[in-house]
Amino acid sequence: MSGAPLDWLAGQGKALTGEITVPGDKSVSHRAVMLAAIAEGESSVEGFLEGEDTRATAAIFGQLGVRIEAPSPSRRRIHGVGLHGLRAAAGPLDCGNAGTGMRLLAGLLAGQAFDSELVGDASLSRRPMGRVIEPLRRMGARIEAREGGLPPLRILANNGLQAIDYELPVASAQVKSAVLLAGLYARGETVVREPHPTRDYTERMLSAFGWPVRFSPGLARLEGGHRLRATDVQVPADFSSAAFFLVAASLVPGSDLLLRRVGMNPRRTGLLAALRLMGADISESGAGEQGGEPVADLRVRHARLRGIAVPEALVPDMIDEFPALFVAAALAEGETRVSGAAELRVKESDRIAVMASALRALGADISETPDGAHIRGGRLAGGQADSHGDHRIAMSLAIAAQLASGEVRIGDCANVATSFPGFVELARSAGFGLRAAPPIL
Ligand SMILES: O=C(O)C1=C[C@@H](OP(=O)(O)O)[C@@H](O)[C@H](O)C1
Ligand SMILES: C=C(OP(=O)(O)O)C(=O)O
Repeated sequence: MSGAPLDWLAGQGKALTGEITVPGDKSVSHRAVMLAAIAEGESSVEGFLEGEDTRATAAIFGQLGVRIEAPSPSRRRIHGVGLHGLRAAAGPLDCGNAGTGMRLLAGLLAGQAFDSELVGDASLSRRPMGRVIEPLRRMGARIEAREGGLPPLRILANNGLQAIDYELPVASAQVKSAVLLAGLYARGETVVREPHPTRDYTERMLSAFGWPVRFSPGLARLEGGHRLRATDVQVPADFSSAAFFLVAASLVPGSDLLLRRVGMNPRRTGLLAALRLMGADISESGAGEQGGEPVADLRVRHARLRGIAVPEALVPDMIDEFPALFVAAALAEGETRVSGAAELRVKESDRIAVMASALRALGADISETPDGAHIRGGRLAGGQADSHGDHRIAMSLAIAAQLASGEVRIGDCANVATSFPGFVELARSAGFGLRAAPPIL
């Protein structure tokens, strides 16, 4: 999806200053398209993330017979077809790099009266889908996968799912959401119980589209047989994209950067708590609401960071922010310990192994554990580090490079377009030293 290989050259940036606004939230954008597509009437989405992951989800609903217009960048007008109005696609549905896309769609398509096939890129094709297949089968879905529960997924026509009461074995908003979306098509009450509360966008958005859902942290319940009514969705700026700037401005001396209107759902802001424990200077102002989500302006100033033991209770609330946290830790004073984060090994890459080897290539002192890492802060040198085609790793290494003593060549960065289109330009405007590398011939 992301086209030709792209490396970055990064380093020697300036202090990060001024004001920036990061693009729309990826989790919210996926869900807005999905729910608007099966709602009755016309919905509009403002602040839609123009990333490859979320555009892939929109394209899939086009294949399933939903008319989606893009009147201007970051806007969509979606002509919902109702709960039973989707029709079979002529070919496979390509989720690209998106675990969120594939897992949520598996739930939504499990209740349709036609067959579908979900495929993904090389990274997504290695990610575990058994975690959604298992509860969906219990609901009566017929799903075929490759050996080990790997994509592609063939989801066979179904004319009647049965609700379940399901306790998630791992804290995963994607699995919870897949079960809830299947629950829309099921007889009876679907209940999902979580070992630790995860992001609740599916629950909140179902309510906004008029579906009765009862939810509290760690628990969600809904009954099948209702209707979704079109609504307008305003997508807040993605905290996970803001995270790179929170870490970079904390680390680069002289920085004083304002991030505008950042989504502050408490199930997403664990990194803020972790950075504050490390001594970061981040203040919030202008707290408000956008599309039913809390938002705030975040001002971040350079501070000396200290190593910490990251509280395990924060892990699900900062699950996508660990690559950036590893960089903060590698440049902090003392040791940082991460545990309870084995999920990092099944993201777009094995984020523990890939970050450990990339930071080690720049001189960091870091050892892996099965569910985390021990990182002893120090200095970083220039050199070469590979992102393994993982967007969050590429952007995190770009931060590390700002503090390295020499330039860093970061391999395989095209995938940044999946979640953060325009990252290079925005980062440069804030003060990053960052550019595309000339290809090696
Ligand atoms: O529900 C979502 O939108 C997401 C949930 C998380 O995944 P898991 O459910 O696998 O933890 C997160 O890592 C992903 O980027 C987005
Ligand atoms: C894990 C991520 O996304 P997904 O699971 O949707 O691929 C991410 O964006 O860091």
